[in-house]
Amino acid sequence: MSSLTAPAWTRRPIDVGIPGPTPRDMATGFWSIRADPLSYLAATRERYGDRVAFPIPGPPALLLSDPDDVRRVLQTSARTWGKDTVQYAALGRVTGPGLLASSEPSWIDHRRLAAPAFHHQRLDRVGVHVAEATDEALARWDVPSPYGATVDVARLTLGVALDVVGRALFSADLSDQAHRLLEATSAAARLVVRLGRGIVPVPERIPTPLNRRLVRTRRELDTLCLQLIATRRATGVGGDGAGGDDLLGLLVDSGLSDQEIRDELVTMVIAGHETVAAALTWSLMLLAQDQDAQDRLRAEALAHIGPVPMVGTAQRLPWTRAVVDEALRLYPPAWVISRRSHQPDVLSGHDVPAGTTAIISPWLLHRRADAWPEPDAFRPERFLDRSAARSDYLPFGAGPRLCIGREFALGEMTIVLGRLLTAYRIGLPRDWSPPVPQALIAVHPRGGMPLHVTPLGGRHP
Ligand code: HEM
Repeated sequence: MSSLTAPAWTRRPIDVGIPGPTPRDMATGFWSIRADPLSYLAATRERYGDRVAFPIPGPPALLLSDPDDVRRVLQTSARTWGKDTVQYAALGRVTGPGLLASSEPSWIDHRRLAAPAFHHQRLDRVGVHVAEATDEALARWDVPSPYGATVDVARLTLGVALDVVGRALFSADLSDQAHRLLEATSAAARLVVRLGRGIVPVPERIPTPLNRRLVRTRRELDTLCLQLIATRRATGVGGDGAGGDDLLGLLVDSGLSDQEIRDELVTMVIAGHETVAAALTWSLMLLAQDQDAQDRLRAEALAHIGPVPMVGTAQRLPWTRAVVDEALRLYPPAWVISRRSHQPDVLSGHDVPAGTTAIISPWLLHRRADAWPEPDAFRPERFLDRSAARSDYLPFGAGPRLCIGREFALGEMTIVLGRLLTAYRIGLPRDWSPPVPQALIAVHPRGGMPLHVTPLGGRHP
């Protein structure tokens, strides 16, 4: 019996000549891995270098921080490395085999079908949704004093990002069902994170309270999605029977089954809102710490009153875009990307067997001192004269599985920051200390992001 088909517990770790912690180290480090995976990964790389093997039964799990290895796994040898990993299996419990969690061959057809939703012309229409969602959220924002107050900006960014993804999926006319679907999807994603933090992985068929809650939430998600799809099939967005101009309409017209559309809707909600919200929250923190950078962004936004660009942000709003790029470098929401090899491969001269797991952490790559001078400093100007397309800069992944929502997210962030910072000044509260980054589906500040917010009294563009 090959080592891949033997039961996991009977397999010995396969030695591929790469250093790493012993099983005993792993057992003693268990609580730190659970409590703070980002610090654990950083300390592990610090100790063992750019290639680390974790001792698991059978083919190894490798933490890869060398840009050449990363390029090989995600780009040049991408067909060898699929998504059947623990990370995507957990996510798949909510999304099903949607775009994010699926592997070839189904992935490629779905990617082709979803791509038109992210074409430039459509994205420019999403820009209008972003502006409206931001303005409405700011109008509701409860900043009690004209002299400012300390508020949790993470709540604002999460609300805006969820609203934007809802409008892009279900059009501006968001029904009560669509709202419930957005909420249920977020709740399911949080449950998946909690399940992943269990001491031992509990199979889905065992009715633990968490498993039961996940099953209930998923059932609710299924019902809501199928109702929305049925309504859209029957009436279309404008009541004319055609699918309509949003992502749901595009999927309904694409020939996918209801179940496949359900999986893509849930995938887009999960992939498209927490990531953007987290990136915006960290951007605001960095700008609160650097008032000059904030003033420059505000001046740029005021100089561009008019249509809101979703595409080509680097050319039209270079400073704002540099701020966004730098925030995504320091706080990449997608802190880990995983792959599993379908066949043997060679990584920097090391033969690795089929079944090897590759763990790639943008969090580690983005803080390499050899690639990024003063890696912990917020310096947007480093992106003014340097391309963001580098294999040691991966906020949106790389290769064929590059984030399909990259332009969407960059455009959205640019618009939200411009509108927010022309209406408010953001500063640090008294006795402030930076919140601890917490690695959930995205990297969020533990306990939210209280910042001091002062209305500027003027109108935003
Ligand atoms: C700052 C915001 C975002 C970040 C940091 C981000 C990050 C990523 C990363 C790293 C991947 C690749 C994962 C991998 O290779 O395993 C990815 C894939 C994906 N993202 Fe995003 N994303 C963001 C926003 C969005 C938005 C707004 C949407 C949709 C509205 C979206 C939808 C997707 C989808 C569907 C995939 C899977 C693509 C495929 O495999 O074909 N993302 N994202």
